[in-house]
Amino acid sequence: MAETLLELRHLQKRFGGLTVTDDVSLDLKRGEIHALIGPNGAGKTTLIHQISGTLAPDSGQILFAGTDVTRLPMARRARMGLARSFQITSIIPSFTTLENAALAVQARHGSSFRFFRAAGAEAALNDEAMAALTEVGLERRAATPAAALSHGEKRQLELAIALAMQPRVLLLDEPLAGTGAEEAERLMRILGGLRARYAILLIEHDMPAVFALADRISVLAQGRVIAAGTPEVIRADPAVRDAYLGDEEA
Ligand SMILES: Nc1ncnc2c1ncn2[C@@H]1O[C@H](COP(=O)(O)OP(=O)(O)OP(=O)(O)O)[C@@H](O)[C@H]1O
Repeated sequence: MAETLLELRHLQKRFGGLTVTDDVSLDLKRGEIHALIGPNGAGKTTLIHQISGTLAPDSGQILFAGTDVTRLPMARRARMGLARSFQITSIIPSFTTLENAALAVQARHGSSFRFFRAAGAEAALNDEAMAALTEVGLERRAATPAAALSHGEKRQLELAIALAMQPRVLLLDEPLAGTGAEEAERLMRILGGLRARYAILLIEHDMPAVFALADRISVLAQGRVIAAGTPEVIRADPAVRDAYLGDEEA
């Protein structure tokens, strides 16, 4: 049985009178892609914020590899191996692809790098950064300024930046957003390749991609999990169709 790396227990979050997370329980195992889908405003992003630590739930628990992290700050969770992919805005355009990844490696090591001699530290940083770029197929773009990358390559770099944190859990908020068909296919291949070594919680609006990639899918509507299971189970669920039809009508 694969190790459960992330477990949400009865999470609850309200904004004034609006319940955006309503008794959400779900888990994520090593080696799986668990997709979180749902109509606009269902509460997917606020859930990711609570898992990564930018937003505190009102009640409920978040366990990472069995440890209660509900009240831990984001940086502590990230160091434990809970990485969120950052949006393209966190990429520094004038830095090369390698330098962008190296910054993330440096952030992970914090002050420990001061004990290395400067040249050795730089080589070690670059080696780790290069390994992250290789995992996402960007190694040949290492010396290219990030500004010159295509949109899809920038999304790959975002992934590399998350991987440079050496995470166990990856929280990905719409990694295919804004990509063309060819770029989306490449990113899907990359995500499929990462599956074995990580546990991936994936928010994605591209339904064909979700159904092709996910091992399990949880469907959120108005803050609640209304269905959870394999893609086959979700596809056949009438409540899921209702939730999406409702959204389209709106
Ligand atoms: N800081 C906030 N204060 C008040 N309401 C908020 C806040 N953040 C989000 N909301 C509301 O919470 C609900 C859930 O929003 P959320 O962004 O999590 O949905 P989502 O499923 O990620 O939607 P989308 O697919 O459009 O990104 C929405 O009704 C939104 O307006």
